[in-house]
Amino acid sequence: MDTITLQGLSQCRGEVDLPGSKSIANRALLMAALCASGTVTELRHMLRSDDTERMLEALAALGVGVTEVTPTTLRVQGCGGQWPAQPEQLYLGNAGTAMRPLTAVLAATQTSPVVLTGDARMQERPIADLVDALREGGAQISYQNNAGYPPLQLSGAMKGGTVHVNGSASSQYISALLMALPLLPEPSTLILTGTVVSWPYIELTLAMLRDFGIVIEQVGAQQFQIAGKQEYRSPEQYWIEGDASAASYWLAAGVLGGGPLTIHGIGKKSIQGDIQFIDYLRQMGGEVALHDEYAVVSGGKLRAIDVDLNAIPDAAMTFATLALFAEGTTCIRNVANWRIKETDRLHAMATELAKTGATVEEGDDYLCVTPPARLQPSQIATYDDHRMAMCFSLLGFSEAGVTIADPACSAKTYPLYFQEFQRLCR
Ligand SMILES: O=C(O)C1=C[C@@H](OP(=O)(O)O)[C@@H](O)[C@H](O)C1
Ligand SMILES: C=C(OP(=O)(O)O)C(=O)O
Repeated sequence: MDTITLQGLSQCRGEVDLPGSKSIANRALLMAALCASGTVTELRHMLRSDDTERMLEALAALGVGVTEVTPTTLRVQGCGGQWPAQPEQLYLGNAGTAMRPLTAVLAATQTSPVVLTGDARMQERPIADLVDALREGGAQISYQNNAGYPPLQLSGAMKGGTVHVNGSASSQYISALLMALPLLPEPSTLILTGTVVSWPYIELTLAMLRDFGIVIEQVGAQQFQIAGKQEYRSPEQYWIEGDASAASYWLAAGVLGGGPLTIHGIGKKSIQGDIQFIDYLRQMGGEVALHDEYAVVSGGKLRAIDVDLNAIPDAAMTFATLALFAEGTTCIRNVANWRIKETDRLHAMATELAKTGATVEEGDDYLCVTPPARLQPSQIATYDDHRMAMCFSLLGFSEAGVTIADPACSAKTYPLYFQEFQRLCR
């Protein structure tokens, strides 16, 4: 397995173009495919990474026509939920944004049996809350191995009605249902139970559904009213914003390396919740100017923060390694669902941060990090988790330095990350 060693960096400046947002890209691909037959949607600034390739492969297996104009401009032919091909199995790797939405959308549209599966880690990531909701709406779903986890077989379409979904483990179950229920023959009422996590991703789904002509009525905080037989309407062209979670690494590196670093692709009107990373970074002492279509980071002296980051679980990880450069104890709270992502991120973070000499407290749903007087050289394991690899690149700004295992795992969402890091940070 390859490693990368980074040490003694003191500057990070220049210009970086963010890749397209993973969350927007995979939603846009699926929504474009659901548009009426005969429509073509041109998706621009498409992310090309492991997660989007898994979605593209699934759509290809379902017979959806996708033409590559350039690697980042794709034309997707709509099929209105009448899939031209009937695959027996779809392999979705470890892409939550492919597995959860496709489970719901295929449960709403597919009539012949299909198995949805993923890699070893995906088979450990729970999906029962979504399956229970789909079954309540009439879907026929069976678990192929372990109850509550992929692989699962879908063998009969849903109808509609009242559907309850527990949103306390993942917002992706709710987003998936919001994308699927409008396709049903009957209207539905979606009722959210539990304390819903990662709420901005639900807002992102609602914003994109509006862009694709779907009408959803929110009734109070935890209920949606959804008419059936809706048609996704092609916006013809759709621009995918830069990835705000990926921006967090550049924002952090720009603070540690003094900037100025201009980050293109995110801006004041971003529809991604992770844009809030900037507010917390400023609270920590980072100097960031956010413009309409880019951000400029120009350094700062860091102090610890103690914050609830439930709304931004992905960018939140970046604060765990940034904490090593801040004065005081940084606590990241209300992130229990870190444990069911690419790896158990609370445990993985705590284990790897401790290698630097930091004092780390791993709670059930929080992490507190106090930097040591002097950071120690560390060999960091990454657990096939793109964010573990990218977060620990920040340790390159220490004298002690870091060796990161398997940096190529960043390809889940950002294949060029380490190449760009070495171009910009010295
Ligand atoms: O809907 C989405 O695009 C996502 C929602 C979040 O997951 P959870 O809702 O499981 O926290 C996030 O961590 C993931 O990377 C992408
Ligand atoms: C949690 C993540 O991915 P997924 O979409 O697979 O849940 C992530 O990208 O940090």
